[in-house]
Amino acid sequence: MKKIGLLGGTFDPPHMGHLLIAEEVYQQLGLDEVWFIPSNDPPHKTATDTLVNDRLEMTQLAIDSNPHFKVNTIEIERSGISYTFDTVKTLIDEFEDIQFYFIMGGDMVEYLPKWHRIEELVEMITFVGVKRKGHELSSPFPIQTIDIPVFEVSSTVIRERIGEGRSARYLLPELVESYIKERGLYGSE
Ligand SMILES: Nc1ncnc2c1ncn2[C@@H]1O[C@H](COP(=O)(O)OP(=O)(O)OP(=O)(O)O)[C@@H](O)[C@H]1O
Ligand SMILES: O=C(O)c1ccc[n+]([C@@H]2O[C@H](COP(=O)([O-])O)[C@@H](O)[C@H]2O)c1
Repeated sequence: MKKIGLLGGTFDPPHMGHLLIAEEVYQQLGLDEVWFIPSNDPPHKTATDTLVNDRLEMTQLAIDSNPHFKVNTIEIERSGISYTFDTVKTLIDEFEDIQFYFIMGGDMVEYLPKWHRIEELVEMITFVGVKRKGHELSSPFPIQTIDIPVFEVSSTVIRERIGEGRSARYLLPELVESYIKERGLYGSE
């Protein structure tokens, strides 16, 4: 059976933290691939100003140089609110020969009790939690935890820095940084 990691995210923008956790979990669990799934409308956040196509394009650029990373557009194609339950249900129905692992940072681990249909979802997929500064990895739900070198970067910090005209170099892939400048995202010139 193939083993595939899923990294769902808003990716507004994608950054080195996302790539680092995907690579670490890929290595440590011996996964075949990691699929990055940009959400259409994230369930727990107010709508982002960034166009979904820009988030998708940036995610594609971010994973460009890594042959075992893929982008999956299932949530964008489904449109509406991107509940993970719906995504996982569709994927496991479609790919019966794949074992899926849903990767997430500590902030999402803490939020798990509020996820849509979480009681059913935990029976359907293995959750893999990784440390994020300021968040606990303990959960009332069964999750597997993986030790990673903690790198506390966030999309919020990157949006703020770019908006203030400060450098975000080395916090995100160069191709994504160039795309942000070309498109004038987050108040960049
Ligand atoms: N630096 C990081 N370390 C560990 N996990 C991370 C890190 N950044 C993001 N993640 C995880 O990646 C997934 C997608 O995150 P998301 O796209 O919301 O990025 P974010 O940096 O948390 O964004 P924002 O600051 O806009 O909330 C989530 O499970 C999140 O916990
Ligand atoms: O399904 C839910 O109720 C749910 C609630 C919160 C987060 N998620 C998913 O968790 C992933 C990370 O979320 P985010 O907003 O930090 O990018 C992303 O795939 C979200 O759709 C899912």
